[in-house]
Amino acid sequence: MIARSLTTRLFSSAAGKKVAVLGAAGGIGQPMSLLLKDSDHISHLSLFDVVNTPGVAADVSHCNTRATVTGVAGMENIEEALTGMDVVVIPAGVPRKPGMTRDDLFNTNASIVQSLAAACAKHCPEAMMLIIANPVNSTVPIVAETFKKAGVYNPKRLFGVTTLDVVRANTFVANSQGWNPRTTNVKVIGGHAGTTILPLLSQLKLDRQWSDDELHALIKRIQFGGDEVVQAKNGAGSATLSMAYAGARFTTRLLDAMHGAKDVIECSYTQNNVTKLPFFSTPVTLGPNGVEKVHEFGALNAVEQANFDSMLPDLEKQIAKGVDFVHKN
Ligand SMILES: NC(=O)c1ccc[n+]([C@@H]2O[C@H](COP(=O)([O-])OP(=O)(O)OC[C@H]3O[C@@H](n4cnc5c(N)ncnc54)[C@H](O)[C@@H]3O)[C@@H](O)[C@H]2O)c1
Ligand SMILES: O=C(O)C[C@H](O)C(=O)O
Repeated sequence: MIARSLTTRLFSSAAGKKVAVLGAAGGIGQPMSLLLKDSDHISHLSLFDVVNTPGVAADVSHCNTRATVTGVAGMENIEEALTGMDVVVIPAGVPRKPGMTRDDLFNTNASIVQSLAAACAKHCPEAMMLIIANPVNSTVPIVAETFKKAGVYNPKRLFGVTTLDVVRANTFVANSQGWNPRTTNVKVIGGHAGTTILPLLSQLKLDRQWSDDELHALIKRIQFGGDEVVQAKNGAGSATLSMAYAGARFTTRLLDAMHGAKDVIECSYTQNNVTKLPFFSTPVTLGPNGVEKVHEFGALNAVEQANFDSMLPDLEKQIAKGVDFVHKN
């Protein structure tokens, strides 16, 4: 009894955050919303989609955790879903089918992300914006330009969620080395598409050296892990469950930092100066106001340097494509 009343008091004294998920009825949105409902840092979980959110919200709301859950459907009602939000996570958009690149999603997802970003710029301009919708290399610049157009852009509050690349790298490396995947931490830099995904395996202290063949296979598997899932799902979409895990991990790490946790460092695709490109994924320290510090990614070996050099022009084009889209629309 004493324990319970103490818990109740501690609980109500810490101000929770309001988190919106846009695309909450989708393959990623549903399981990620479930995982976020388990966070004690969230007082209000606002689920938004163009369809089906009342049902998802009713279902998730029965979990006996802190967050109040609301479900809003339809762009005409988005103000209700966004007003007062501290964090907005966006997995809205179409996923790949076998044979497609992430860039093939641009024509559909660019306008979805632009319209959602415009609504956020209007109704919750100070919110942390976490972008999952593909192609991330271009959708993050779309959000930046849309916020700039509205005069409310703060680069410290915009994140491309590349955590799934880190999650995959941790799993594949740990399995190969016989390590605990939970405590393995591989740095993955660059962007989130094919060869723009650059795992820095040379920075790991290995228990067992990889042969050149093993190393190349491992790098390739991390870069093309998304294709592995797309092919296995055989037309039924792309990664949803591992992405929900990765999206919830990044969101809860950010919420920890917003609640005062120190030294919270995650790789994320943010605006920074670590390369000549405006956006690049590199480790960042998270804090109450978003990006607190951008870290240099450290030394590359010869193979990584060659991969880095050859992917920069692709990433540059994908960033420019997002920027141009907003300038023309
Ligand atoms: N960043 C990453 O690592 C990563 C990983 C996996 C998937 N993705 C991307 O995430 C996106 C979603 O994937 P999914 O598997 O959940 O797709 P999905 O089709 O299952 O779900 C997408 C949801 O978005 C909703 N939606 C569409 N337009 C909307 C709008 N204007 N406002 C709100 N919601 C809207 C749909 O109704 C649907 O419920 C895809 O673009 C996919 O490529 C990114
Ligand atoms: O591969 C995809 O299209 C989805 C996602 O970006 C992933 O990495 O799994």
